[in-house]
Amino acid sequence: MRYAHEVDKVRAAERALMARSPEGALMRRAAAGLASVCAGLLRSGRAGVIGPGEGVYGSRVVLLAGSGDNGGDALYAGALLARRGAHVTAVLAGSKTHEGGLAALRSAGGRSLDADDPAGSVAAIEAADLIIDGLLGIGGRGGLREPHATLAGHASRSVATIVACDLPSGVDADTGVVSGAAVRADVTVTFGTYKPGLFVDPGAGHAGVVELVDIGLGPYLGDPDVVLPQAADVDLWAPGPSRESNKYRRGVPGVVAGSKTFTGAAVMSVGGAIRGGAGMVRFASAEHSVELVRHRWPEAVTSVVDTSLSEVGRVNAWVAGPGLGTGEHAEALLAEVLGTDLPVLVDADGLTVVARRRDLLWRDAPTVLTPHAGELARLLGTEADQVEARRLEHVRRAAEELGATVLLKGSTTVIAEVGRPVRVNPTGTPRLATAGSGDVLSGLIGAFLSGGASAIDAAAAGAYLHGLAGRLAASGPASDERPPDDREAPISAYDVIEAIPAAFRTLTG
Ligand SMILES: NC(=O)C1=CN([C@@H]2O[C@H](COP(=O)(O)OP(=O)(O)OC[C@H]3O[C@@H](n4cnc5c(N)ncnc54)[C@H](O)[C@@H]3O)[C@@H](O)[C@H]2O)[C@@H](O)CC1
Ligand SMILES: Nc1ncnc2c1ncn2[C@@H]1O[C@H](COP(=O)(O)OP(=O)(O)O)[C@@H](O)[C@H]1O
Ligand SMILES: [K+]
Repeated sequence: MRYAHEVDKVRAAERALMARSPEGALMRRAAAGLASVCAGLLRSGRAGVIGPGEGVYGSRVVLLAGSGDNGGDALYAGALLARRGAHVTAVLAGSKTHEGGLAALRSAGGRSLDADDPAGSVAAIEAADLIIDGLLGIGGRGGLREPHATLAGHASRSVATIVACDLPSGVDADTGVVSGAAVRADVTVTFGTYKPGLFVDPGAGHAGVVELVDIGLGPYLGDPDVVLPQAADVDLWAPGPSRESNKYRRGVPGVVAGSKTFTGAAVMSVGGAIRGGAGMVRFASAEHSVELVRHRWPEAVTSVVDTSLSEVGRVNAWVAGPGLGTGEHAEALLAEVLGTDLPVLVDADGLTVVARRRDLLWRDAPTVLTPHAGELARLLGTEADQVEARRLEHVRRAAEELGATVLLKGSTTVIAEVGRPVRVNPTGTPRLATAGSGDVLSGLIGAFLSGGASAIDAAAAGAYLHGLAGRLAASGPASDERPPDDREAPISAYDVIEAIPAAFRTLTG
């Protein structure tokens, strides 16, 4: 698990640690970590036009230095690189400059120029091999002002490797919200703890590869606000069968999906549940959907139902909603499953129904809702673009107002439950944005719920494996470490189902 803390907690921890540390020690640790990552990039040849082996000596490094301590970190790191032979130029932005940092840079042989000298700044940025973005860190508020916004634009257009100090300037540390211009980094070197905005889009998309530098804040940080599960966590939440397992003990999810009109969603959801490791999947729907599911998944035990599920047989969790329709028939089936004391996942059409019948969610047993931004907007009475721009805020609000575990799908999948840190899914690829792939996710999570996982563990494990299966299907990198790249090919929802077993195998290496 990777832990992220909001700015207030970082500041409190910093105060506690500073009271016990020599003056300037934290900034020196941060700067040393930042310089070490930059030196590694220059050595490995990944930075700008420098070839492999050319290293720090003779490289051209530009520091974009704002007026606060983030600028101070960049200046001290620049001084360390200058001492190793880099040509370092600081572009000074903002009302003042960190004096100690600037003095250190100058005494190491670095030079500085004012951001008010646009020609000089542009020339330095264009010639750089590596740019350190020290404009703003956790003290940034709102969209970048000038000259920061213009400098961020120049940096983003340059061929240099961009390393963000603590977080990319223009990204809100607590939320990942970006209002206007922001630096797009190749690597972000963050200090003390991860910041939530580095995990969640649009901020995560600006951060590149994130490296954590330990500056000793750990004992003072308290509980995380946001966490990023890793393979080992998912392996615990989605355990395999034991010697004593039989098909009933492994879990029997009931899938209530599909209708006379919509049939594909049911096939995808049942497929997700089967490949997710359910001992047996029961499926209930209208006749045509049942025929299609039986044809594709003869493993499923099916029942043709109208408005009652009394003939379906025993299950230990329900998945309800994909392709179900939104009329009275669907409402009756949803009311029946939500009236049980079993865990229930509600997706797709089911979410449209509960948006008008919120009372159906007043229950004691666990409920998982899996909306995309449009569905969540409808549940909360807002607009989808608002949800997409501020994902953490909206998923937390939904969990609170609806009394459910809420998994918000999309460019970063986030999962909230009252009283717990939000879980952010590290896997996935935009290739998953294809009809039916969300239905696969519903079945996968249903399999874990029926196997006894808690609502939030089932949701987080499902999102992780679904995202990994998407990457594998698209032939992208099969890990949670590397972002998807342009070697990926288009995939269908069915390909995602097929790749689920391979995704499971990656959990144990
Ligand atoms: N908190 C910690 O534990 C540590 C913090 N350190 C560094 O200190 C940073 C925080 O420093 P500060 O608190 O000085 O804050 P920042 O350096 O992040 O920014 C504050 C300055 O930016 C200006 N500013 C804010 N929003 C702006 C906007 N939208 N456009 C233009 N200017 C804007 C403010 O007027 C202020 O002058 C961290 O991000 C990190 O880099 C490290 O040195 C080590 C330890
Ligand atoms: N930009 C994106 N990046 C990564 N994953 C995405 C993106 N857009 C959508 N997804 C994923 O694709 C799936 C689509 O689900 P959904 O919107 O419910 O589609 P459907 O209802 O057709 O199945 C979800 O798992 C979602 O998280
Ligand atoms: K920064």
